[in-house]
Amino acid sequence: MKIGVMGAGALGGFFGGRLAADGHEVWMIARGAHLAAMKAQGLRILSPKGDAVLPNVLATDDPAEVGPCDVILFMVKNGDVETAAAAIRPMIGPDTLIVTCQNGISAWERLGAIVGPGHVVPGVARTPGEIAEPGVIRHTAMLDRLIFGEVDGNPSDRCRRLAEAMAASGTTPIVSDNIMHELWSKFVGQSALASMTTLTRMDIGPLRENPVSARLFYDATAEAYHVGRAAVPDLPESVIAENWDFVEKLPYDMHASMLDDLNRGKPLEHEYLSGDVVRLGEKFGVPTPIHSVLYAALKPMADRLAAGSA
Ligand SMILES: NC(=O)C1=CN([C@@H]2O[C@H](COP(=O)(O)OP(=O)(O)OC[C@H]3O[C@@H](n4cnc5c(N)ncnc54)[C@H](OP(=O)(O)O)[C@@H]3O)[C@@H](O)[C@H]2O)C=CC1
Ligand SMILES: CC(C)(CO)C(=O)C(=O)O
Repeated sequence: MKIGVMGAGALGGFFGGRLAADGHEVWMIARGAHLAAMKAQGLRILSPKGDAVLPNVLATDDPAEVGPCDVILFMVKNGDVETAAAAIRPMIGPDTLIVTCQNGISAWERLGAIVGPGHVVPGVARTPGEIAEPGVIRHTAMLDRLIFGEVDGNPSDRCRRLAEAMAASGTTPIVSDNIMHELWSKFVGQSALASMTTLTRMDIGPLRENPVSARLFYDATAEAYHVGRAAVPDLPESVIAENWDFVEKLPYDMHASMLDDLNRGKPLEHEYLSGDVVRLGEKFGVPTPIHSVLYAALKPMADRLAAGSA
């Protein structure tokens, strides 16, 4: 399979690297020091599920060099979705499947508006990772799930083929028949997790073991659920408990990728998490007192980082 990874960072480098190690033609689209390192030394994955060393990877910043792909793993941050979507046009053929992974609920539609909605299959990543240093991806827990599925819920050959290739490469693809529920379910939990860990600059462990912060964390999750329920009326209430269970099982010293972004001086995905909880709450008439505080408290730092001046 010919696979293009737009944004071969924490997630793209991880999933794309596994597929490359399994023999697929995988093109890593990246930039800056990470691209230079991949070109010079290849890619290394450090993972509790097994390390991988790929001394030679196909890496470029020029989608025209890549040409049409069978699959594009679209794995840039939310703030880069529009520019990256425009950039991948040379990689899109009539049958190219493009799978997303962004936290939040809007990336797949914003991408589809630029490349054509028929190419896009929304995805949800439950896979923690980071660029440890240029050319090196650190996968930080046993979780390596990429959940994706057609918007209409029907099975498709294109999703099945990608899932088979990913599973053979050693990661955990899940083809969902209700990807909207998956997207919203993650949004409900991730908006609380990202804002709580980023605002406090603390890992999940101390936040969930202190009863006062745990209460706030849980209530923020429940609040986001009520917004989700207004947008997607059949979103089951079990989403709250499922997300809390997920938080309780995460490693003690883990935090949201948004805190990594803060620590590296990178733009935050804040507007797509608590920001969207607040805006959607206003739209649907659902009160969001907790996310409003989390959002407002993080806003000055998020704006500074977005302007590149933190
Ligand atoms: N990391 C995690 O643990 C998880 C992340 N996610 C979601 O996945 C998405 C991706 O996150 P993550 O993998 O951490 O992101 P990373 O920043 O690690 O990787 C994205 C890479 O894409 C590069 N990039 C962006 N735009 C372009 C472009 N136009 N051309 C070439 N390269 C480009 C970035 O470069 P540069 O650094 O220069 O911007 C960066 O190297 C996010 O939306 C996040 O919410 C979901 C679950 C877990
Ligand atoms: C919590 C985690 C690491 C789980 O996949 C995540 O999705 C993120 O922080 O972006």
